[in-house]
Amino acid sequence: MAATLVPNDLEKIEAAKRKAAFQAVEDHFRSDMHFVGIGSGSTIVYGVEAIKIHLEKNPPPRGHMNWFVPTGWNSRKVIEQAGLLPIAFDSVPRDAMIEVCFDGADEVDEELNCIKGGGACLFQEKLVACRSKKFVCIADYRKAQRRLLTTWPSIPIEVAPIAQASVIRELKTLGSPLPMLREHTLSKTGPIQTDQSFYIIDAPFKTLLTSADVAIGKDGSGKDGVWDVDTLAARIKRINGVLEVGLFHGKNGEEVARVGGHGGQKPVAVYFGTADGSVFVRDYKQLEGVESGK
Ligand SMILES: O=C[C@H](O)[C@H](O)[C@H](O)COP(=O)(O)O
Repeated sequence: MAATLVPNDLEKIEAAKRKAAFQAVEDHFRSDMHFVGIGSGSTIVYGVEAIKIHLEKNPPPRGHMNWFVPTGWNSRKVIEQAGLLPIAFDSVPRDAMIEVCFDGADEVDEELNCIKGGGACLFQEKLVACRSKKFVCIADYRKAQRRLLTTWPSIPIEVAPIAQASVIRELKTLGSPLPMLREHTLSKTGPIQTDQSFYIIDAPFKTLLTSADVAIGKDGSGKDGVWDVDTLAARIKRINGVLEVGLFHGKNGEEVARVGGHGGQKPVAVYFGTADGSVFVRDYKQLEGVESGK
């Protein structure tokens, strides 16, 4: 059972998120950027605050516009309330890339695979991440784990309402013991609806293997319900009625660019704020052993 958080813990967590957000923005945002993606959730609010302060201190070149691409209703509100300019994803010029997107996560493993969708946003977040040169993730220390599904219990999956029962059925055959349709708990009854008016199924699985685990011979093919992140994400995505799966995996935007492509699902770096006020960074270049130039 999750430990009960007392007010002091909550303050530390909020302070940790804010500190991580300010460092992530300091390292990855520039006032001369044209298009910047803004994710959803409680952490990204601090990212937007940090961007606003950065722009006040470092105004963009005369006549330059900074456009912020939301990943849903809530994200758009946060952008507008900060006095920044939102631009809908489908209004970004066809040939333009989003220079960077900032977003949170529910859990991150040591290869920077992420679980997202705890707040019912994942489809638009993945669209924006995959249209961005780089995705920079902001989180707090509770989210840093070695493997996914360590403390976060399940994978959020966005599904067409009509298909929810058949998706649940198929998830069980993949080894998910109790996939559940996410429902409102307080004022409203019935399933939670996403920005696409779809439903969310939360599917628990055994702790997921990384590609490093597979490289040393561990079997992530789903035998006995044991999956590696890439195989499970691809398998769930193939289920009829699934719009998107809340596993952000594969390559990041910079890795994709190196082979001539555009955008990737995984963050290039994750900034974790800690309870003692420091920030630690998991950067893919460190994972690869590539010199980060910092
Ligand atoms: O559905 C919501 C998004 O994927 C969020 O980025 C994720 O749940 C993290 O949210 P928070 O910053 O509130 O922990």
